[in-house]
Parts: sequence; structure tokens; C-alpha cells
Amino acid sequence: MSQEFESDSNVSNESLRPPDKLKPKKDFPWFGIDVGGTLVKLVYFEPLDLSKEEETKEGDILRTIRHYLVGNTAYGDTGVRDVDLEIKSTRIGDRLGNLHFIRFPTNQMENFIDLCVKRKFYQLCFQVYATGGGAFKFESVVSQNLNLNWVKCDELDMLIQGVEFLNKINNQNECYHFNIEAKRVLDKSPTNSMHFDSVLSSSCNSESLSTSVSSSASGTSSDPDYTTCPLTKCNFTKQSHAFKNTYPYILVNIGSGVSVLLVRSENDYKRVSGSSIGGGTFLGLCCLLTGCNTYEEAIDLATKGDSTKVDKLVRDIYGGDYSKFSLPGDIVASSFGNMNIGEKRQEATREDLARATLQTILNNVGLIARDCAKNYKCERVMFVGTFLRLNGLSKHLLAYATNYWSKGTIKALFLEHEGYFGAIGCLKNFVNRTEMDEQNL
Ligand SMILES: Nc1ncnc2c1ncn2[C@@H]1O[C@H](COP(=O)(O)OP(=O)(O)OP(=O)(O)O)[C@@H](O)[C@H]1O
Ligand SMILES: CC(C)(CO)[C@@H](O)C(=O)NCCC(=O)O
Repeated sequence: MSQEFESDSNVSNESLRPPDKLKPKKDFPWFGIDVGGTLVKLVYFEPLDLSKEEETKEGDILRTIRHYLVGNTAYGDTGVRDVDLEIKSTRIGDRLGNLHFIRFPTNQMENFIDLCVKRKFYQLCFQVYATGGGAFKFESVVSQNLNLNWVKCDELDMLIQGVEFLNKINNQNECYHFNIEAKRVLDKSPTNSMHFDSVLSSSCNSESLSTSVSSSASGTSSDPDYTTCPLTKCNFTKQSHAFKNTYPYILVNIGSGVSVLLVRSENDYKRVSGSSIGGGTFLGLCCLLTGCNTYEEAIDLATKGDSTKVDKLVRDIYGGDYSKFSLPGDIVASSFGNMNIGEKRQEATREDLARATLQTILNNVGLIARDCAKNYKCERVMFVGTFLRLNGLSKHLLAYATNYWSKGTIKALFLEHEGYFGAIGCLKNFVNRTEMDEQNL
């Protein structure tokens, strides 16, 4: 990140404004930051309606930051702006602007702070609402090196509020579900289709799919929102979902680890479950098992692999179904259960290992989501977190499994801005709070 930041335009020291803690705090810049276990997510509101006076008042450093952030899509080696996620010309508070979504690895956080120091940002004083574990972990480094007013916020409060807020400003474009159309009625022949259901569907039998799936899919193969999932042999049509009246719902945040929340309203939720087997586990195990180095590579491998080369299936144990307890032969009996056999290890490719890793994580997440939805009688389960980035396969499998075990009564929901809700929640609180501060001045 540092080099590119360093080489950016000149900053004149004369025009720097002195820190002034008494001025109204709603001055720009407007940021929200979520410092997670793996990734830092930063949202930046770029004002489009700056008056001449505000532009003059903004000063050179802030102008440089604005131009730098919106003029680039990559920042050094590791920072990325997710251009596809940008929300253009939106109104936040009383201002019009573009909302930008930026991420970089958390292990670069100290370099990022060093960089801010080098760029003399400590001569500025502005307020930043920060969340995620890193808001706490890095607080002392931030306060020792920068003159920021670093306001720490709880990550799950921010997550819920961010989900609500982004659904408001992004309206019909944020929330979606999949209509699932069975290409054929599943039979007992071995296919990949049932592997994912091992732990998710032990109380269902395979016939339920044909009655539970929606048959309303009308897309064609030229429709970008319409895809056939090779694993489930189903067609998935992405369909926008009206967020209002969604409460209560189960929110499953798949980040480094997994947090599961029962959300009754924006201000009424509890954390009902969690798991250390999450996105960090997927990436960590893939790196170990396949020698890959990036999330993108891991997802690419997983998409091409076959987990049945790695997992032990019920039929590997029973020679067929375990009928007494409705366990079809082609579901997973034991994740990675074949890898104790040297010959099977030889046969398993990197792709197969990555796929089995993905499948194992999804089985676990899906199982927890199912139990929570049943326990708390929720008809909607919303999946978020950066683990879902570039990960259509996992979304299809989660949607399919949710539909399958609930016999179509529970809907899996997804959100476009997958991992950015904590940061958005911070931005929203910053704007709301500063509006209140201004009124009190
Ligand atoms: N470019 C990337 N680099 C690393 N991980 C990525 C990347 N893109 C997607 N991921 C996935 O996203 C996960 C992190 O998700 P997210 O940003 O939601 O969590 P986090 O906030 O860092 O973690 P936590 O909430 O547990 O503190 C990673 O574990 C990985 O599976
Ligand atoms: C620790 C957090 C909340 C940090 O975001 C997350 O990684 C998580 O929910 N982990 C799972 C912890 C558990 O419930 O076992």
C-alpha cells in the first residue's frame, strides 16, 4: 500500500488547518472502518455537493486523500477498491455523494498507520468511527501516532445497523435470494447433488427437493443472474428481495470466524451461536493443503474440484444407503474421511482438497444456521461476510441446502455488499451522532 500513497501528489504544509476540536464534527472526511480478523473494510463517502467555501476549507491534505481514494482502484500491493460495489449519487444525512468500498489485509494495518504518519495526517483532526476487534487492538497505536478521534463501536451492533442502513439507501438493489429450479427430480443414483446435504438434511429424504424448490425460475443461460450449479444440478435465478418485513431473521456472518445472530429488529438482537470454523479456516486450510496463496486462488481451485475424492461417503461405509435413518449413500459420512488411505491421497488433486475444505466449512455453517432457524422459528436466514466474495458456489449451496432441509419454508437471503456492513454501520453512526452533536453546539 505504502509506495503508491507515497508517490501521490504534493501536499503543501502551509495550507494545513490546525487541529480544532471545537469545530462542528460533521466536516469531511466521512469514513467508517471495520478492522476484522483478516480484512480491514473501509467505506468512504465522497461528497458531490461541496460548496466553494467547503472546498477551500477542506485544505490540501483532505483534497489529496479524496482524489487519491476515488482516482485509484488499487492502493499499493494489497489495497483494493471494490468498484462494482460503489453506490453512486446517494444521499446520506443531508449530503449527496458516492459511497466507496475499500479493503486491505489486517496484517497491513500497522503499515497503513505508518503511512498516515508519513503523510502528516497527524496534523489533521477528524473523527472516525471504528469497529471490529482491530478497533480495540489498534486503538493505542492509532492514538499514539495520529490525532484522530477514534470512536470504538461494537462490531455486531454495527453489523445489524449497517445491514438495515444499506438496505435503505440501496433500496431494491441490496437484498436477494435465489429461485431454485430442479433440472430433474432427484433420484437415488449417485450424483454430486447430495454431498452438501449430509449433515443438513439427515431428517429429509431426497424426494422433498422436487416439492420444495420453486419452479418460477424463468431465466435463460444468457441471463447473467441465471446459472446452473454443477453440484446441485439446479438452475439458480437471482431475484431481488424486498428487505422490509424481514424480521425476525437469523444473520450468519461468515468472516474469519462465524457469528450467528437472532435479529428481531435493528435494536433487538442476540448472538445465539458461533463457530471458529469459518472463512479463515477455509483460506488457512487451503493454503496448507494446496500450496495456494490467495483467497481468489483457493476459490478457483474449489470451484474445479470434486470433494467425493476426499470425503468418505455413506456408501463407502454401507455400500449403499443407510435406509433405517434415511441417509442416502451419496452423502458425506466423514469429511476428509478418505485421506487416511495412501492411495486415495495420491489420487486427490489440489482442486479436490480445496473443494472438500469448502464443503466442510459449508456443512458446518449450514448445520448451525439450520438449528438456529428452527430453534428461533425464523423463516429467513441471511448470509453475509467476505467469505461470500466471488463465491457463487457457496451461495448456491447455502440457498439449496436451506431450501432443502426446510422443505421450502425458509428462505436464504444474501446481500450485495457482503462484508462491508460493519463499516457502513460505523459511517451511519458517525453521521447520525455528528448531526446530534451539531444540534447541541
Ligand atoms: N482478498 C481476500 N483476502 C483474504 N480473505 C478473503 C479475501 N476475499 C475474501 N476473503 C474471505 O473473507 C474472509 C474474511 O471475511 P470478513 O472480512 O467478513 O471477516 P473479518 O472481519 O476479517 O473477520 P472477523 O469478523 O471474524 O473478525 C477470509 O477469511 C476469507 O475467507
Ligand atoms: C471473534 C469474532 C466475533 C471476531 O469478529 C468472530 O471471529 C467469531 O464470531 N468467531 C467465532 C467464535 C466462536 O463463537 O466460536
